[in-house]
Order: sequence, then C-alpha cells, then structure tokens
Amino acid sequence: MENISLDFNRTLGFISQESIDSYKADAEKFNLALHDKTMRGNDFLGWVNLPSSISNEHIEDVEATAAKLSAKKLDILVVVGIGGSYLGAKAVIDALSNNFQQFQDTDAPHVIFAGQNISEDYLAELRVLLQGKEYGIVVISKSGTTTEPALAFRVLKKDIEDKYGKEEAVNRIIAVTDASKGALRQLATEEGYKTFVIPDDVGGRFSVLTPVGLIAIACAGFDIRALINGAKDMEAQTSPEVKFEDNIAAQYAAVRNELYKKGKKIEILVNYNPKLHYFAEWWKQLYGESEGKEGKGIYPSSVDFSSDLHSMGQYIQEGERTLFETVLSVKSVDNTVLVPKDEANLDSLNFLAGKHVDEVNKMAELGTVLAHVDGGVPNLRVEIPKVDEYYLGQMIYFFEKACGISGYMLDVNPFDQPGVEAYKKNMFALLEKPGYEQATEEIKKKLK
Ligand SMILES: O=P(O)(O)OC[C@H]1O[C@](O)(CO)[C@@H](O)[C@@H]1O
Repeated sequence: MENISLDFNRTLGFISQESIDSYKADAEKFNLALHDKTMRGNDFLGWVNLPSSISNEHIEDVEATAAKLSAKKLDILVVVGIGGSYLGAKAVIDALSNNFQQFQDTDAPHVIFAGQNISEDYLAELRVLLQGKEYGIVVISKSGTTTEPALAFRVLKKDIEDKYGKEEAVNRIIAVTDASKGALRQLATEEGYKTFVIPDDVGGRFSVLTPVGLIAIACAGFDIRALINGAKDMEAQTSPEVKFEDNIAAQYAAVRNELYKKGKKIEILVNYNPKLHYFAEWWKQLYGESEGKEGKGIYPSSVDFSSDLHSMGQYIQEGERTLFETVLSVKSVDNTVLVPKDEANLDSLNFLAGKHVDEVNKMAELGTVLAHVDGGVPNLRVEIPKVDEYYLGQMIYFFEKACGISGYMLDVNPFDQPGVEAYKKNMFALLEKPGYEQATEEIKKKLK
C-alpha cells in the first residue's frame, strides 16, 4: 500500500539539510511529549491516539445512525457548526464528492452547512430551500455555546418542528456535543435528540475523526472505516518509535520552523485539484489556531492552482519574499479526458492532442514550482497517491501530528485558543448581552 510522502528538496536552496537535521532531538522529544502528555496543552491530546482507539462498536453506531437518517430518503442534511465543528466534514465531503454533486441524484443526502456565518441572506435562502425538501439536521458544538451555530439552530429547529411536528423533528436531529456540559448538551437531553459525544480532550480543530466529522461524512455516503484506517496507518508511521529521518510529520514540522526562522512568515498550501479547496480551509484553522500566539507563528494561507496563478501568481512570483509553499500533489486522478485534435488549430493546442488533461495540470504544477523556487519561494511537496477516504485519513493525521510537534518547536501551547474570545466579548457588548453592561459602556465610549 502506497503512503502519502513529503519532499522538501526544493527548500534546500534556502535552508540546509544540516539545519533541518538539527531539529531531530527536539522533534523526537516533542513527538514523545504528545504521547506522554508532558507538555503544555496536555489536556487536549485525545486526538493523538484517536484513530487506533476508535472501537468497531462506535463506528457501527455512527453508521447505523447515518443509515437511519438516510432511510428517511433525505434530500438534504444540514450540518450546523463552525470552525472545527464543520471544516473537517466539509473538507472530506468536498474532496470525495463529484464536482457538480448538487446536480446529481444520489441515494445519500446532499450535505450542506449552516451556522458557519451570521449572514441573514444565507439563512433566509437556506430556509426557503428547505421548505421544499426532505431534510435532517446534525448540530455540532463542543462548547455548546458558540453564537453562530446556536443562532442558526434556533431558527432551523423551529422550522423543522413546524414542518414535521415535534416528535418527527426529534427523529431528524442529531446533536454532537460535550458529554455533560453546555447549552447544546442540555437542549439535546431535554429534547431527546440522538447525541454523540465530543471527547473532552479533543479540541475542535483536531476533532474531524470524532463524531464531529464522522457523522456527516457517513451520512454523505462515504466510507468512514477507510478514513479511520488511513489515519490509523499514519498514526503508526509518525509515532515516536519512528525516528526523525523516517518521520514525515517530524520533518515537515522541522522544515517549516527552520523556514520561519529564516524569515518565511507565510505558508501557502497549494492544490491543483479544486476538490481540495476546503481541505486547505481545515488546514488553515488547524495551523493558524494552533500556532498564531504570543506574536509568533507562520500565517497559513492557501491558493487553488492553476486558477489562482491568474490572480495571486504575480505576488507569489515577485512580491515580498516572506513566502513558502506546500503543494498537495495528487498522483492519480479518477477520470479520463484526452485533448482532442482540432483541424483548424486556431488555439495552437494541437501539440497537446491525445494527452490527458491531467498531464497538462502536472506540467503546470512542475513549471510553477520551478518558477516560484527560482523566484525565491521555497517549495515542499506532499504527494497523495489518490483522493479517497484512506489517503484523506492519512493526510488528516499527518497534518495534525506535524502541527503538535511544530507548535512545541515554536514554543507555544498548540492546543488552546485564547485569542478567539476577544471578538466574542466585543460582539456581546455591542449587542448589549445581559451581564455585559460594563463592557457595553466601555465599548460605546471607544466608538465615540
Ligand atoms: O464546537 P464549538 O465549541 O462550537 O467551537 C467551534 C469553533 O470555535 C472555536 O472554539 C473558536 O471560537 C474553535 O476552536 C472551534 O473549532
């Protein structure tokens, strides 16, 4: 069985192999610390051995729940959540779905999302869509109190109860939340929703392999066992028993930290497959929320190539030299399109006649890497044999483990997110939430 692989040779013109190797001791120490739970944030390390600890009974429970919902012949499943409570599911479902899935008649429901923004138009247009559809809801919140999903669910809960009646609505709602605390836990218990627990020791951005991601991915009709198996294999391949020189998670952490020390402050995750757009969104939260602390951290960015070569290509080629790229390179595609010969050849593309379109994409990828490296942008490459559940599972765990090691190399706590509270406090003060009277007064003075 092939594995995903990491190639950082096109960073060696900017940093040395010796400098990368100098991270060996730290990388191995920090990897071990993730398993021994001996460093900061050690209350949130449940993800480290999660893949190998998921029981068959749990998987069967998730699959049975998905089957029960699907038996209702749902047109749509609405997943309500924000941040890590939706990005993992969105990333995996998008990566595995037909590019035009919304126009496909499939046995599985179309999975769409809500509560990931505060757009009145989005919610209004979703409500209209749902009126004419058979649907269910998965509402996900680890804290159970995040405003965006809570607001969306308050609206959608009333709608689904109005449409189906209270009793049937309960059969169409699944809650994924804390085992014992939070508003969503209380609501789910009072209403009698089928609930799944987000383990206390797994933070949102690391929770895609818990019911947070698994329920929606299973309802979308995808193979969560293969996803978990990929993650399980990568858990083994990046364990502390695997030494630095063979451990791609440790190496990725070392290379990105050495590039950061050399002034490369922005990492751009690059894909050449539009289905991976939301994988980058998931990766941005994972790294941005784990490392952006104490005035430090690589800023995680992303582009969709070759499309964004026509929008961001100029900056990446010739802008401020604080960038490096990590390219997600998919080895094999699922379909075949050959370039046809055209007698008139007005577009002068007959030199491509008979080639696979993916061959053009691959040469665009290689040509871009060479141009960007020549332009002063170090390049790493993660090769993925194909985009399926198994290799997505490998990718998820690879980036999670590397993130933990990298955050410790940066000397931050990778597993908290104190900075996310600032906007919430201001928002509640401006909305005059009860209990925020003093904050309201202060913020209004600030606005005068
Ligand atoms: O699942 P919850 O508790 O609603 O949190 C959603 C997201 O909001 C954050 O807590 C940030 O506010 C993320 O860490 C998390 O993934």
